[in-house]
Amino acid sequence: MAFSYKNIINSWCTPGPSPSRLFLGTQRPLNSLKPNSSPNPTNKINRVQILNATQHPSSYVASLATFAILTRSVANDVLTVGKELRAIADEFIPREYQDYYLHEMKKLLITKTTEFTIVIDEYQPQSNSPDEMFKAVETYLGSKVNESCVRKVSVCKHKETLAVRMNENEEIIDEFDGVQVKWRLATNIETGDLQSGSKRYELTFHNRHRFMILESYLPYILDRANEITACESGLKLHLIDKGYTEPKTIVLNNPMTFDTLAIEPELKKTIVDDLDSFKNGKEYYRRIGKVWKRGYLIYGPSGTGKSSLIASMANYLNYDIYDVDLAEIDSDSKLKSILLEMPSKSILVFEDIDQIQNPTSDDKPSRKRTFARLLNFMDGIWSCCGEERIFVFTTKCKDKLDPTLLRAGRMDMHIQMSYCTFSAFKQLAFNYLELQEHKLFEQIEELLQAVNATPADVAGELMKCKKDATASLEKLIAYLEKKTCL
Ligand SMILES: Nc1ncnc2c1ncn2[C@@H]1O[C@H](COP(=O)(O)OP(=O)(O)OP(=O)(O)O)[C@@H](O)[C@H]1O
Repeated sequence: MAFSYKNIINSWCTPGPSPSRLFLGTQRPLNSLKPNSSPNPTNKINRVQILNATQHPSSYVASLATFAILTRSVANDVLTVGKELRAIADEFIPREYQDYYLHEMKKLLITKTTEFTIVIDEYQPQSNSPDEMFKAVETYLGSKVNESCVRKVSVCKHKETLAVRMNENEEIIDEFDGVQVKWRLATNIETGDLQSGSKRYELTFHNRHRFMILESYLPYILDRANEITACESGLKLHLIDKGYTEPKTIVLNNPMTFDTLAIEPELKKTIVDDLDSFKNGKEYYRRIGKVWKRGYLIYGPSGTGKSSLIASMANYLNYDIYDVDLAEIDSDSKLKSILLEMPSKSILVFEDIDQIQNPTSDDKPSRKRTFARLLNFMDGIWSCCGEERIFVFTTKCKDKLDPTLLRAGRMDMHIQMSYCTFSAFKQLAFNYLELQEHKLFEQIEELLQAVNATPADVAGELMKCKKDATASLEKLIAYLEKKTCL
């Protein structure tokens, strides 16, 4: 081949095998974080490293901001490289070829970096715990691959739950804000830095979207992963109201359990035993020919812990709660479809049932009909659809309820939630102040016998001075003494 500057320039500009890459999360001091690009135009990798983000995902977001700045500096670097190319051209390239050289080099800088890849490794060097960003990506992509037919379902190392994950070397196309990105899962990466058998996600997208990816897409993945994790692990509360087409679902975040619920210990034991025998009663219900369901009526004044008891039941049984607002369900067909769609292992809650049963004159007459249909459902032919379901009705005034609702089979157990007793107070003092004994307890016991204070009232007082137990108890005493004067 004849000597030609054009040939030499073309050979410099032949695209290389690797796209530009960013490595997320390596452990280098912050002041050493700078793009590793070289003025040499044949350098094919812009390797930018950032400080390892700490364990919490939010710090990742902060790091990503740093990251974006660093990435911008890569772009600035390209300008610097442009100036250096001009200097090289002036020095080494004959004037008539300089424009061609610069044109080809510009093309190279633009076209060779059209693809940008972010690499997210499972482990950072010298770290035994999996990387937070890696875990978030794994969770997020797991939710994306569910529709595909052949899928590996594995016990996820980090979460100890069954989880659907990408297959090795599989690629997934995702779209965010109209931008397409490609994810690839690489395994057994041959890098001295990485632990053997560890995994790596590679995120590839068009170079021009990298700021958006760093500033919006990756933080979005962290948020989504948090949501997915909460949904996977948490109990759910489904709210069913007027516009019912599908229940609104939120994660049940009520930490109340039978350990923290402040009620008389004998009552607690009775309820827990009853739930146990229900949960383990599949064979029993089958043998006696009864539908596997149970109805509880929980009654008592406001603030005595009716909702807290329902949350404790859900947490204990690991059942989802369906909170049905009967007042808003104005047609029989709606009620039927709601009740038929309830899955097993669910608690259906109908609050303040007395208000449904005894509508005021302003209420629609259809409400009374809805209530009658509900009763029929509970022991009629409809009740045979679905099993392992618990019905909970609450009321502040048991006396106002129609006795037909209370009969056995509809309400298997009546639970009275009472004003705060001394033993309930001790539970609250332990919950809120970590106190088991105190010299002021005796005085509080006497006061609780003399006045009606709900556990909610007592809890409210105990929370006022969380850091000073004695001051908290004194506030409670002052509150109770004030009540005795009323
Ligand atoms: N028995 C209890 N044990 C522990 N905490 C309680 C108890 N009762 C009430 N509390 C506290 O008071 C708050 C309100 O109680 P909760 O909503 O369970 O009462 P409720 O009887 O359902 O009231 P309402 O009838 O007004 O809905 C709870 O979030 C909890 O912090």
